Amino acid sequence: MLEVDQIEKSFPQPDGSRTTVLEQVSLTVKEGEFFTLLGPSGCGKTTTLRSVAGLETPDTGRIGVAGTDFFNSRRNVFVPARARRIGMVFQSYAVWPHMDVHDNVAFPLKVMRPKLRSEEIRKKVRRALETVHLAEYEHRPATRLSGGQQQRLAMARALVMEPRVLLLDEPLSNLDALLRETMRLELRRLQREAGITTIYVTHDQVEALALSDRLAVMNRGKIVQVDDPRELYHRPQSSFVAGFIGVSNLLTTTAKSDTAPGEIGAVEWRDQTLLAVMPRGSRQGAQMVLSVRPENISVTQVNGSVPQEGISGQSNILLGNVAESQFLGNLTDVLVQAGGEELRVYGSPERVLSVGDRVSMEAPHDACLALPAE
Ligand SMILES: Nc1ncnc2c1ncn2[C@@H]1O[C@H](COP(=O)(O)OP(=O)(O)OP(=O)(O)O)[C@@H](O)[C@H]1O
Repeated sequence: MLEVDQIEKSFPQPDGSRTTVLEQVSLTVKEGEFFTLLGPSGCGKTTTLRSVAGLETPDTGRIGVAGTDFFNSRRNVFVPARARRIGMVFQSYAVWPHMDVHDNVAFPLKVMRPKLRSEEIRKKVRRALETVHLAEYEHRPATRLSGGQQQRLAMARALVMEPRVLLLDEPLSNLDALLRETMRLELRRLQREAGITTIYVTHDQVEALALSDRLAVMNRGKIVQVDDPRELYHRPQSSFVAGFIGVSNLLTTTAKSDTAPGEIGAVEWRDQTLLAVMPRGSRQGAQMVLSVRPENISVTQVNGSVPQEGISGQSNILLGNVAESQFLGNLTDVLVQAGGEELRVYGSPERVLSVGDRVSMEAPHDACLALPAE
C-alpha cells in the first residue's frame, strides 16, 4: 500500500559539511496495517515519517501510496503534503485553544477546496468524534479537556479528513504513565475500527511491541530489522536488536566451528564451551555475541553436589554467585556474577535467593542465540 524505496537524506551542518541521517531506507506497509518505526533518539524515525508526509524532501529514492508516486527523485516527482491525504498526529498534539471541540475537528474540512456544505461538515465531525468517543464533548472548549481527551481530539482531527494513511509521531509521550497505557489500548482499538493504514514512531519498545502488526527497528539512519513483534523479540538478527528490544544478556564469544545458519553450534566463552543457535555466515574463530533472555534462564541454589559447567543435555549450565536479588511480586529479578560478568535472571517469586548464594544457571540451547558481533 505504502512504499518507501531506498530513500536517503542528509542535512547541512554549520561547518558546511553534510550528515547523512537516512541511508537506503526501504519499507512496505500493507493496507490496514499498524506499522511502527522503533529506535533510539536521533536514529531517523521522524525524518522518515516527515518524508512520507511531504514535510521533508529526501535526496534520493521513491515514496508511493497505492501505486501513485508522492516522491520520486529519478522522475522528479514531489507531491506537496496537502495533496497526499495523509493524517498526522504529533507528540505536541496542539489542539487549537480558542476553538471548541467541534471547531477543532471541523477546521481541516473548512479549509478544503472545493468547499464542503456545512451539513456535510457537521456529519463528518460527528462521525469522527463518535469514533474517538468524544461526541458528548462537542461544544466544550478544547482547553477544558483532559490530556487523554485532547489526544483523542487530535486523532479525530486527523481522521476527519479520511486519510489514506495515518502518521503518529510519539503521540502518547506527553501523557502520564497510567493514561499512556489506557490510551495505548484505545489507540489500537481506534486504528483497528477505522481500518486505517498507520505508521507509528516511538522509542518505547513496550509501546511498539504492544501496538504493532509489524515493526522496523532503526539504528543510525538504517533499518536493521523488520518483523512482527514476536519474531523480533524471539529472533533478533543482531545484538543491537537483542539489546534494544526487551532485556538480554549479551556475552562476547568465539565460534568454535563453521555452522549452517539456524543450526546449533559451539561457541567459547571464558574457557567454557556453550551451544547456541548460529546465525548466517558463522565461521570458526568469528566473534559472536551470545544473547539469552533473563526469562529463559532458570536459577537454582547449589547445595551439596556442584553441577558441571558447560553443555549438559539440551542446556548450557553456568555457575555464579548472587550479586543482587529483588522480589518484584510476579518474579524475582536476580543479578548473578559469573566469569567476571553479571547475568540477569528472572527467578520464581517463591524462591528466596540472598546476595552471595552460590547458584547454577541453566538455559536451553535453543534459547541461546549467537549473533554477529557489531
Ligand atoms: N532540519 C535538520 N537539520 C539538521 N539536522 C537534522 C534536521 N532534522 C533532523 N536532523 C538530525 O537528523 C537525525 C535524525 O533525526 P530524527 O528527528 O529523524 O530522529 P528520531 O529518531 O526521530 O529521534 P527522536 O526520537 O529523538 O525524535 C538527528 O541527528 C537530528 O539531529
